Amino acid sequence: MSDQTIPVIVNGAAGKMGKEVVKAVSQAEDMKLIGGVDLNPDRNGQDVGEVAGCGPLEVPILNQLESMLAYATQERQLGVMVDFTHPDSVYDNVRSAIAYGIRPVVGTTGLSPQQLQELAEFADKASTGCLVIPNFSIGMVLLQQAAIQASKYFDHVEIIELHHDQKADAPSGTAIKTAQLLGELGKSYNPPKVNEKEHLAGARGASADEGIRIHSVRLPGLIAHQEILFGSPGELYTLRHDTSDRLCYMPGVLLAIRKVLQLKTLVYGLEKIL
Ligand SMILES: NC(=O)C1=CN([C@@H]2O[C@H](COP(=O)(O)OP(=O)(O)OC[C@H]3O[C@@H](n4cnc5c(N)ncnc54)[C@H](OP(=O)(O)O)[C@@H]3O)[C@@H](O)[C@H]2O)C=CC1
Ligand SMILES: O=C(O)C1=N[C@H](C(=O)O)C[C@H](O)C1
Repeated sequence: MSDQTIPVIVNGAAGKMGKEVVKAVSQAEDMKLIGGVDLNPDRNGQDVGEVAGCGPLEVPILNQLESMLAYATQERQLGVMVDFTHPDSVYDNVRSAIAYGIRPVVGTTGLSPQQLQELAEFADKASTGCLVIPNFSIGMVLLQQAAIQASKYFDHVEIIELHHDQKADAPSGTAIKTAQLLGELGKSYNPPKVNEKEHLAGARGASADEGIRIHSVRLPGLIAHQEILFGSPGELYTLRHDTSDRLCYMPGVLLAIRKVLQLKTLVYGLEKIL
């Protein structure tokens, strides 16, 4: 194996996304999977490839992120931590990785704007690249770009995001990012037409940037889906993205692992590195 291969840790290695990342990284010629991290004590010491279902890779899962980060610093090349864990732990995980000089590629959603700001300052001070990507699929970037075009002509827009029922956070990181992208265009949306009253709290969804509403659906049978509905008198323009397999995120994850090594600050969004 070349000396130039990128050492990669997968945090959340036994999760739905973590397993896909283990498979993708272990097949990438310019990367070297050096470890997985997962909190479940039953997984400690297990082979990360066996857990991911791709056969033994002779790479262990540990329960302790700090031990794995310390191990990664022994590598000759700069290391990367890919994080697909939980909204409650992602902030601390990223801080720890940066403290060890390991570059974070963060797929986990649920970071608050304040947490994101703090992590950006922390990465800046350490001159360490960090990528926070709420959605790694190319199709979603294209959907967002189409929405930016449409928003020049439509003043009314609402977002519906639909996910599997194991999802911990709502609204999705993708829907929040989509609303931010539309909100950055210097206009506000959905001027009120009537004096509206919600008879059931939440009926009109969450209020995001510049008056944009986000509605979250959680059901078994779904993976990850988003609709952006633009309305104007006499017409409705709908943009929709559907995930049918988590494989769709892997090209974006591998790209982010390569790109994060060239950065010295935190960058938020896949569109910024394409
Ligand atoms: N950016 C993107 O493109 C995408 C982002 N996501 C996001 O990624 C995150 C994970 O999603 P998903 O894989 O579906 O979730 P899963 O629940 O399937 O996987 C999360 C894994 O992380 C483990 N875990 C939880 N906390 C920690 C921690 N502190 N340290 C190490 N491991 C931990 C869990 O272990 P245990 O089960 O034992 O608790 C589990 O194995 C979510 O925030 C989701 O929104 C998902 C898909 C795409
Ligand atoms: O939890 C998921 O599954 C997903 N989470 C991300 C989000 O919150 O936007 C990305 C994608 O929607 C899948």
